Amino acid sequence: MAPAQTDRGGRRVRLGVMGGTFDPIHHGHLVAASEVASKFDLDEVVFVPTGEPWQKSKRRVSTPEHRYLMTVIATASNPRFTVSRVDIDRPGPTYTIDTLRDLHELRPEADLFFITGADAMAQIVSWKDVDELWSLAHFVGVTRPGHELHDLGRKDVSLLEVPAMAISSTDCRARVAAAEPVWYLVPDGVVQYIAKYGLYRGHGRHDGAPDATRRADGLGVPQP
Ligand SMILES: Nc1ncnc2c1ncn2[C@@H]1O[C@H](COP(=O)(O)OP(=O)(O)OP(=O)(O)O)[C@@H](O)[C@H]1O
Ligand SMILES: O=C(O)c1ccc[n+]([C@@H]2O[C@H](COP(=O)([O-])O)[C@@H](O)[C@H]2O)c1
Repeated sequence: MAPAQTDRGGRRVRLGVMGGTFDPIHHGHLVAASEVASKFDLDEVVFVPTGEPWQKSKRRVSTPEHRYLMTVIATASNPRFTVSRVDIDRPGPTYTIDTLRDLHELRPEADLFFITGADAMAQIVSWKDVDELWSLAHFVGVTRPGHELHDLGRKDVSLLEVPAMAISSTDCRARVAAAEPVWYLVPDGVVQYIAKYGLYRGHGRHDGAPDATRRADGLGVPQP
């Protein structure tokens, strides 16, 4: 993550937090973050790739480094978007309670706005230490095609309608596995990164088996 910014005009920095597995990051994530940044007058949005997404433990998930690098590539052109390693550098399952505590420590000058899509919002009651979460950030639930955005009836949660992007990482992975294009669903650099490292090619054919996305020896670059 970028070094702490000074606040403008003496007010506290307004820092959006976009957490996700980002396997791969797609334009649905980027539009949601951009829209919340605009509507909530955020100074910055930090994207936080998960380390071990415990609620996705039954799925194959690409290495944290691949997901981190794709997130860096996807956000590089926006001066207000940054990426944090707090979740991927913390051992063990990823919990938002830890994410928010770490970010408070790193960015004491900032008020946090945690951005979450309608599907994740619907699951939030199952998250670790949910009762404590509300004191650490303001939560912004955004609309997502195919999911109903529920009003939790809390004053520390806002709901926002964002431009509908019917894109999911699941669909992107399936398209790559079927040799279908993901151009314009994910940023160009991410299309090229996926091709360069051969990500998702085996998905759907031998789900659960080890492949290049799961190598323990670093980036999982296919060996010659
Ligand atoms: N198209 C979208 N529109 C709005 N929010 C989205 C969209 N896609 C994902 N999000 C939100 O972004 C966050 C991170 O999502 P995640 O990385 O799990 O992507 P995903 O597309 O849901 O992945 P998968 O299909 O693998 O479950 C979640 O809060 C999710 O609700
Ligand atoms: O804290 C938890 O228990 C928890 C459980 C599931 C998901 N989350 C967070 O929700 C965000 C979106 O997660 P995901 O799995 O939909 O990519 C990401 O920041 C996760 O760390 C958090």
